[in-house]
Amino acid sequence: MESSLEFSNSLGSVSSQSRCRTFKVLVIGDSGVGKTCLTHRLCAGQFPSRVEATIGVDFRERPLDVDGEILKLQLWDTAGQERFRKSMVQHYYRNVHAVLFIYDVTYPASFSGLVSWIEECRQNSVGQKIPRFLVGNKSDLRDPRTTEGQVSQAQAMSFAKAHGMMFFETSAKNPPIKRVNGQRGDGEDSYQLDKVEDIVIAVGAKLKRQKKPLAANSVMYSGSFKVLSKKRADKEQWTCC
Ligand SMILES: Nc1nc2c(ncn2[C@@H]2O[C@H](COP(=O)(O)OP(=O)(O)OP(=O)(O)O)[C@@H](O)[C@H]2O)c(=O)[nH]1
Repeated sequence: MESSLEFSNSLGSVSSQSRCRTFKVLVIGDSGVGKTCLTHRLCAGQFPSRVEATIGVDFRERPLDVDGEILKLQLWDTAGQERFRKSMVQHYYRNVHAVLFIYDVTYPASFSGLVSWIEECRQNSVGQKIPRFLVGNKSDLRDPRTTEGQVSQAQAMSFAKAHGMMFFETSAKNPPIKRVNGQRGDGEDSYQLDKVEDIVIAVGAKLKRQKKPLAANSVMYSGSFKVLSKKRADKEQWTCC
């Protein structure tokens, strides 16, 4: 048996109506950059009222309709603090389908710290073929009067380009809103779209093109998550949604 860890999580139960592809999306970055808040926003559409430092990993799930196919994004919100990661690290990286690298736009050290997260990926065999996304969080805290003590978008864009990442800047707390022209059923000629949603859509679009169906040794159960032995997991390639 390769491993048989069981973690608790806060997800609701998974109904067994239909089967869909599940993708493991790892969320990494320094402690305090907002990984937990962002994954909350991505999955529940809300900024959590209270958060504590993540210990080990938390799981959140986001179903997504991409061109008529329902994909399930399984977001692994990992601890940024070294002392809360320790022996778990190899499990984070196993069978990852996409990685979100998060930094705080008002804390340049968290941007500089990205190189060590990239290195950790490399050490855990997460190659360039795995889609990577760079997300600058806490844009609501940007001070428009100065550039000091902040990570500029130009800087981040050039970093993203150099590392083959797609770049987003947003706020888990007050996400910027963009106006989209178009017709809705209710007759409005324009509507507002949460920019955080763009991240989910971009991840989903990238993953839908992947041939490999899902994380080979991870299966979501009601209220718990198991890292199974490779042998058993190969038989369980599809989950229900
Ligand atoms: N203003 C603002 N505050 C945020 C935002 N996102 C997170 N925060 C705050 O930043 C702090 C840290 O957020 P977390 O989501 O716990 O950070 P984390 O990266 O998960 O931290 P670890 O679990 O230690 O790795 C909390 O006080 C949040 O309320 C944001 O977009 N804007």
